[in-house]
Amino acid sequence: MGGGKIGMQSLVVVGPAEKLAKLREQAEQQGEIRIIEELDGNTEEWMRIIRKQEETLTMLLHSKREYETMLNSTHDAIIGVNQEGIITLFNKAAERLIGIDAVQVLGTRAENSIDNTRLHIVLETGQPELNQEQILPNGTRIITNRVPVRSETGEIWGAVAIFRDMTDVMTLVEEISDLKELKSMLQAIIHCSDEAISVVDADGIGLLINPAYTRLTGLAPEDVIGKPANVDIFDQESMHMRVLQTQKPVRRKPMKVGPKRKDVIVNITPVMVDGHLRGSVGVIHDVTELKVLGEELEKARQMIRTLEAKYTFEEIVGKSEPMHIAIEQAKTAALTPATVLLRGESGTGKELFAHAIHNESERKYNQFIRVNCAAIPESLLESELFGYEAGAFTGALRGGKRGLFEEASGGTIFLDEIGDLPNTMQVKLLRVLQERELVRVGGTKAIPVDVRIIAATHVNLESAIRNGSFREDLYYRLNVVPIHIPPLRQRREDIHSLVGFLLKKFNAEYGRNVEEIDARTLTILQAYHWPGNVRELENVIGRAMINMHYNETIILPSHLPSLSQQAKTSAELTQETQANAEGTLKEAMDEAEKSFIIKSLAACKGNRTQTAKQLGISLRNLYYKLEKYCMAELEEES
Ligand SMILES: Nc1ncnc2c1ncn2[C@@H]1O[C@H](COP(=O)(O)OP(=O)(O)OP(=O)(O)O)[C@@H](O)[C@H]1O
Repeated sequence: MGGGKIGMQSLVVVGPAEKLAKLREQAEQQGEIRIIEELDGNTEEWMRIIRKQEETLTMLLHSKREYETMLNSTHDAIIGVNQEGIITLFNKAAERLIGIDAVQVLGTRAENSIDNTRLHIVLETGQPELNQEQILPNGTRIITNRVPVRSETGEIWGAVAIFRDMTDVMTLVEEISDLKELKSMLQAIIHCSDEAISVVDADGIGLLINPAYTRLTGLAPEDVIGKPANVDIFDQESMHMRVLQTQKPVRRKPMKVGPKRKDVIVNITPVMVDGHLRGSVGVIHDVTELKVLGEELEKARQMIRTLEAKYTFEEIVGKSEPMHIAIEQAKTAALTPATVLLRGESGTGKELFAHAIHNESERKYNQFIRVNCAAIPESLLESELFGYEAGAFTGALRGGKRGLFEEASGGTIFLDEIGDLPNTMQVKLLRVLQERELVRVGGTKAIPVDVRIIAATHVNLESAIRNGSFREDLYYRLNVVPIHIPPLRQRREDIHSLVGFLLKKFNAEYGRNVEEIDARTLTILQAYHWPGNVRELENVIGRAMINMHYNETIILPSHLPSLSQQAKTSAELTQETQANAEGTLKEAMDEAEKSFIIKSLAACKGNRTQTAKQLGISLRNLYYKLEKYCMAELEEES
């Protein structure tokens, strides 16, 4: 019989004396049990002690369970060895990590059962080995602490290794360093972005802005970060707050921001993480530059289009008196906003004059649009000129379309062949001229128009009025500054300089080197009656150059065979006419009279009373002569 102590606990063992003696011996050898008392045969006392010892045993078992459960449920692997290096502890995590069951290694020497263990070395040295990295044979990367277990007196009782799998940790470390890298990259991107960026948290408190934001809004980080975004740069309800409340993004919202009220496009997106609102990110795109670029592009476009009005007065050849008058009238008209009506036969240069007037006017940097009223089908003319609203007719563009009048806004519209304008269009044009506004096809809204009108016609409008094909009221609206461009046969002295001009032009176009026109050829040209005017002269010279060999440099009569033939006929005719002396004199006198009247009219700026006075004839007589020489339509300059 005997009693003993394990740690702080007492243990009473009852049994046959022999067995007890053996147990005592073992216990004493292991140093675990110390005999503290011996009792005589007092049964009651024995029973009390036994009960007490049973309770203690139960508690011990309980503690052991707790201890085992704890050791087995920890994530860290634990291996313990006793003084002899025998494995006494091998928890579940150790089984998992090393891949060996505890029963296989418990009771064996650690260095025999576990590869690369250093527990026996720790036992030997008594030195702890902390935070040691090690790769297990199965490739698992671990970090381990090996420490000696000492008694209260410092004696080494054993050693313990506690280690854990670092694979997850290393993965986490790698992920964290990736995240750090990503964060630095994002910061760099945000920092050097030209888009103004701002970030707020879920409560609308400013978290981040970039330098572009400061440049655009004038707000420094200290004005924004940590401050509520309840009133923002737009002096309105904060867009960030709206996004946080609705949790819906704001896309492409045009706004004006900053002290300079710059035009911007705002995009704000809520930031959701796992379904939870974490804040919002705003990106503001400054479109001021784009707008300026757009405007410059538009200007460039307009200039290109203006270049379509390619001729200037310098390119109008003609020093003859009637041509000089027409050019001077056109130059004067160019400086006013007045409507110009160019009259003259086909090919006399009406379009050339229209270009030159536009290019001399203050509208020269804006559009010059030519509309050939005779060439556009009547069904299309109205929508082409005045545009149409959406859905005005089948096939109309969805957003409607601006008409040529709107396109020419700020510039000039050249209405060529106005004499061929259909009657219905004449009414509409009259309205534009009177009201300076138009209504698109299918629309109701009056759109103001700021367009200078130059009209041209080869038709005798006065007789068109008489036969009812042209409206008189429109005629008066158009006939503000009428300019009569004389036919070529009335200014034969211009033919030589026109030929020189055309030679240069075609030499450049065809890569030729034709220098002059033979005197006989010029006589033929001057004798011809030129029904097609300068356009016809252009064709004749062009054809002549094609007929010439490359080494020929002078245009001879043989280069214009058809014309030589006609000229001959007309020369013969002239000879015949010359036989009739009366007729020739009359013609010469008429020609002289007409040219004298034109000069006087030009000197008096078209004022008939003054012209009549200067000519010394009655006003009535002047009107008669103007009618006779088809100059009745010439009007006084305004
Ligand atoms: N005075 C001029 N100097 C140089 N070229 C001229 C002159 N007059 C006309 N031309 C040229 O003659 C051609 C016909 O001129 P333009 O088209 O201006 O005539 P138009 O009177 O408008 O003819 P249409 O009535 O048939 O439209 C053009 O190539 C033009 O450049």
